[in-house]
Amino acid sequence: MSSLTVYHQSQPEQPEKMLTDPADIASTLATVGVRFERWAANAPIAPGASPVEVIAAYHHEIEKLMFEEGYVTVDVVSMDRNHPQKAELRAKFLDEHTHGEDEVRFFVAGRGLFCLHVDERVYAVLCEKNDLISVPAGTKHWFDMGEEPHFVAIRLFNNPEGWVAQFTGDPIAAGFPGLEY
Ligand SMILES: CSCCC(=O)/C(O)=C/O
Ligand SMILES: [Fe+2]
Ligand code: NI
Repeated sequence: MSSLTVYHQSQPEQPEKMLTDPADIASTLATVGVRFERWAANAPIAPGASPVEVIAAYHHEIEKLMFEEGYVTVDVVSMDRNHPQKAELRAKFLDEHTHGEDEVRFFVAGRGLFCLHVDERVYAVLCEKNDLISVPAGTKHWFDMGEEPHFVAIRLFNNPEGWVAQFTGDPIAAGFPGLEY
């Protein structure tokens, strides 16, 4: 089940709020400019499907987002426990960073934990299959896929280069709960 846990940045052991109703998650995230929606990721994706196959399966959803928001680039991140770079990629995304553009992710399988650091609060969003999240450009955040990752996420970008990040150098992520099973 998707969830949102809100913390003060100084108290990672004591959440201020935990929400599981998608409407409550969406309205709370909207207060910090984040779009959160439940879509229907019902197109069948075979295990090991290529990015081209995933994009073809979801081309209607992708075209809608591109048309509405002007995104120009799309890619697919597909992770499972056998991915040869799972530890390296986990460490990269776990480092707090920002992007110069919105972070738009549509989860079509599995799950992952986005932690958004806005002012003095951390919004930990457990995203699952069917979740669309769009985090405004410049928002400090990190992402945990866990030790045994399993997710397929479609990423949309409004720059032709795709994924570009600026790391903040803040070790805050290490003090917060990661993705649990
Ligand atoms: C869920 S897609 C992989 C993670 C990613 O692209 C990112 O920028 C995390 O912050
Ligand atoms: Fe990111
Ligand atoms: Ni079609």
